[in-house]
Amino acid sequence: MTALEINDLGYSFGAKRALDGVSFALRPGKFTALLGPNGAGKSTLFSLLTRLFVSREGRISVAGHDLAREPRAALSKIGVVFQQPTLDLDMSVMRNMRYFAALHGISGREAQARSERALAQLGMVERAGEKVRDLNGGHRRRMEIARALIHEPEVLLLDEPTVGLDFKSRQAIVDHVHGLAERGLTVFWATHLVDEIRDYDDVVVLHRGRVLAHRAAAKLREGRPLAEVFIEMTGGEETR
Ligand SMILES: Nc1ncnc2c1ncn2[C@@H]1O[C@H](COP(=O)(O)OP(=O)(O)OP(=O)(O)O)[C@@H](O)[C@H]1O
Repeated sequence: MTALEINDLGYSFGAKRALDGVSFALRPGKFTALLGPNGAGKSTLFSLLTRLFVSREGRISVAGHDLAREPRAALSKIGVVFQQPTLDLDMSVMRNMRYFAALHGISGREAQARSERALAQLGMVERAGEKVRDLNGGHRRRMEIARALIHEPEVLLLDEPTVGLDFKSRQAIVDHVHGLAERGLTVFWATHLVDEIRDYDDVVVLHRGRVLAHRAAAKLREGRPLAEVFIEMTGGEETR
């Protein structure tokens, strides 16, 4: 069973075709990058995967659950980190975690244990008592990723999670999330930054709402810089 499977998915904003005939399946326990220039349709796809938008065209299945027919079962298997941060700045890291655990019906010792486990996976345990407001941007992002793991999902979706961060913070997050995939989590990471992608990652190239390629990064670039191949495939333009 694949962790996430998308079949013939389409979506339009009025006359604007944002996604068209999108089909692919993620390999379990892999870091898959969704690589596309601005306007390619990455956020639209994430909105459909998280049911912020609903489409009548095509099918999405998460861990064997059809998202349209069994939304609760399917969504319970997904962890999401949106592009825009959604943290309560005046709560401590641990309180944020436990609050989010409660939203998933997890409380008491179980909430504490899961929070500690998730924070440990992102190297954030020693920050547990700090107010989110006092954290730098990179640590806030790591906290959000930890929070998205609290219900132990099978698939972690991240929509351009390193936007606005400096190089070092970006690298730390990229390293941590690759580590999660190495421990068996299926990761789907939207980006337009090729330096976040490693040769052994899978890549889905999205352009003008269509999938242009889906293969291992090493195979996609065939010895050339990935940036060069990406620009060649997409024309290097934004598509808004
Ligand atoms: N609410 C909307 N109304 C009309 N068109 C929209 C709307 N949202 C997105 N679009 C269009 O749909 C297409 C896909 O946009 P989307 O935001 O999904 O791309 P993206 O790959 O996520 O880009 P970015 O990297 O800038 O977030 C673009 O052409 C965009 O202009």
